[in-house]
Amino acid sequence: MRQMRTAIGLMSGTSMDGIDVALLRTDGEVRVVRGPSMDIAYDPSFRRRLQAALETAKAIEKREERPGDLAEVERELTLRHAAAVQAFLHENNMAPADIDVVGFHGQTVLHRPRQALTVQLGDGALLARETGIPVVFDMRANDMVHGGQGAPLIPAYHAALARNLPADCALPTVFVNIGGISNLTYVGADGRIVAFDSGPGNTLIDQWVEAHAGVPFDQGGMIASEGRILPDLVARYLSNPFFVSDERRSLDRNDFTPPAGSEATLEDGARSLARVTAAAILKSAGHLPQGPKTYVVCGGGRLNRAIMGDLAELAGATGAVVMTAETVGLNGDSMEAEAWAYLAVRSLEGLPLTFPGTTGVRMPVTGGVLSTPQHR
Ligand SMILES: Nc1ncnc2c1ncn2[C@@H]1O[C@H](COP(=O)(O)OP(=O)(O)OP(=O)(O)O)[C@@H](O)[C@H]1O
Ligand SMILES: CC(=O)N[C@H]1[C@@H]2OC[C@@H](O2)[C@@H](O)[C@@H]1O[C@H](C)C(=O)O
Repeated sequence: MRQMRTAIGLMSGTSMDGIDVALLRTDGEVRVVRGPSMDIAYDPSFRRRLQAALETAKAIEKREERPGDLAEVERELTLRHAAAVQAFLHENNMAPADIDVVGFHGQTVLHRPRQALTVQLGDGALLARETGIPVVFDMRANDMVHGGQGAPLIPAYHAALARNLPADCALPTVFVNIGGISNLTYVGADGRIVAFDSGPGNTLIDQWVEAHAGVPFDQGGMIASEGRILPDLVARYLSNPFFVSDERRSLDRNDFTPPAGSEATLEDGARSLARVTAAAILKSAGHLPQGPKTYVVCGGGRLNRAIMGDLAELAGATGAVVMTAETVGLNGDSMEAEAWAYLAVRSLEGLPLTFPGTTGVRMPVTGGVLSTPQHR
């Protein structure tokens, strides 16, 4: 039997709203004991620096390049993660020596799977030095070396969680993560795992309300609740070639862009984009081996009532039930950070992080780079 390890996972997702921290005890296989978690929001000025970094990163041709101020942003981002680990340890009365490994995602600033190019800002060696804890980072790259799209990586963790779902959670179950981009993991009655990014999540909504109301997101879907669905606008997004492409697996944040300001009122835009998010999940689910019976929703989008209402309506029409992660005893905010803790332990064990059915990789492969601080 493999040893149980204590791991911290750190996720700074495509929404760029902050750092999620979560603790996990796991053997990297089926044994998973979830611990506390914490969110640390970025201040608006750092969020703007990250938004600008996405533009600067467009010039990158080789993944180690750091044009413009990207090296500086990477250092600041890493130091913010170190501070997040320290705050988390303090809050939970723990010391660095209590933690076996940190799984560090970093910040994706560029993702071009067709060019086998994915760039996450995040200096694992610096994080290891600052925290005094071994760090596993850069978990997407090896997948791409072996023909995968480098995303999504969370399915290996969903597969472990699926072993302990409550009995009323009928299979096939699909885990849906509605973050900046949405992705889904199908768990069949036969244990089969299939996963891919499913479409825009909150990014379009965030960009729309930020541009037209000066707020970072549509809290609770309040703005959308005042609007109506514009069918032509929704249809235009759903006609994106992504939804029918054979290579459809992973998305870059910039693959979908928000509508022009003249196309909708604030409320109608927010309402229509919420519909796009829900309908994109259902449209992508059409590529799964079988129709899902249950959707388990995690990520910030589950807090938008317009998205969740549409998802319940559209999935309900196929006979499926939609539940939040909390309904099945999980935490929809910390699941990605938990996944990075889980993947770090798998990386230490040399276990695969990705599979042909998740990223399109040629065979199951492990990944990640380990940086160990002195004195450990
Ligand atoms: N109370 C809320 N009401 C509505 N939407 C919310 C709420 N809280 C968060 N969100 C949305 O969720 C987003 C953050 O979601 P999450 O943290 O799951 O994404 P992420 O991890 O950054 O992205 P990804 O999973 O793509 O990497 C916010 O940008 C916002 O749009
Ligand atoms: C390249 C990259 O960072 N992709 C993210 C992004 O955010 C959601 C979706 O797109 C998913 O593919 C992935 O993150 C999740 C956590 C994953 O790899 O499973």
